[in-house]
Amino acid sequence: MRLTAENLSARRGQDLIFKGISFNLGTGESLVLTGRNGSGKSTLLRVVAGLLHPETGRVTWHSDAAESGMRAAEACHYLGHRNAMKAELSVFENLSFWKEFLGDFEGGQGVSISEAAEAVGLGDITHLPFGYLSAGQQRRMAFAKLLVAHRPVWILDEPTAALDVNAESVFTNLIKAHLADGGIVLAATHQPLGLENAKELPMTGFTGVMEGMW
Ligand SMILES: Nc1ncnc2c1ncn2[C@@H]1O[C@H](COP(=O)(O)OP(=O)(O)OP(=O)(O)O)[C@@H](O)[C@H]1O
Repeated sequence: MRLTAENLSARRGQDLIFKGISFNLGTGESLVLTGRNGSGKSTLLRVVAGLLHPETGRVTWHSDAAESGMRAAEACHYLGHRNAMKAELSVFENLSFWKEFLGDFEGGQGVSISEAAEAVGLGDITHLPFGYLSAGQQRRMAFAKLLVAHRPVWILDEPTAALDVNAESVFTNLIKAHLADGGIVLAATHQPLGLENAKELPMTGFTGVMEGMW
């Protein structure tokens, strides 16, 4: 399995945010995006997840089962800054929705709702409305979404924001387990995630610079 980005550039409004970004990630590999606020980390993650069109370049997914040069987005889970859960629905209902909506990608199977909640340390509160949970508990449950449906690629934007030390290590262990299972991880973070063998992509950004100037 391989995730390939070739010569990506992206625009937000009139500004080109980055250009010429290429990378190749294989089974068990991770790439951590670093850089100051506004340098384009979230923009790049959204391009890879298929939520934004790149200005140039493409992101493709290769595996024995995939058609050649398949769009990578279908192989990706995306955990953005927001948790993508309905406050008035219970945790169980939210996770059930995502499990059914996403389904499993080839080559793996998601775990049950209760197993996913247990894995993030919150097995006993799935009956509560999502909106009742603390900020850190909400983030943990958003992470549980990654576990209920199988996707080989995890795209994580500041996954450990609002988390206590225990949750950080829970997330790190879940990410390591995903990599050990042959998954791929692409993460933007200001805090080290504790992934020993991660590659780093420092983002410098072209924020505020018009295309004609560079
Ligand atoms: N819709 C938009 N229109 C114009 N500019 C935008 C738009 N969305 C984002 N930007 C700009 O794009 C740049 C990159 O933003 P992005 O969110 O990718 O940065 P980031 O590196 O993830 O930052 P942070 O570390 O603060 O999360 C920023 O300067 C931002 O103001």
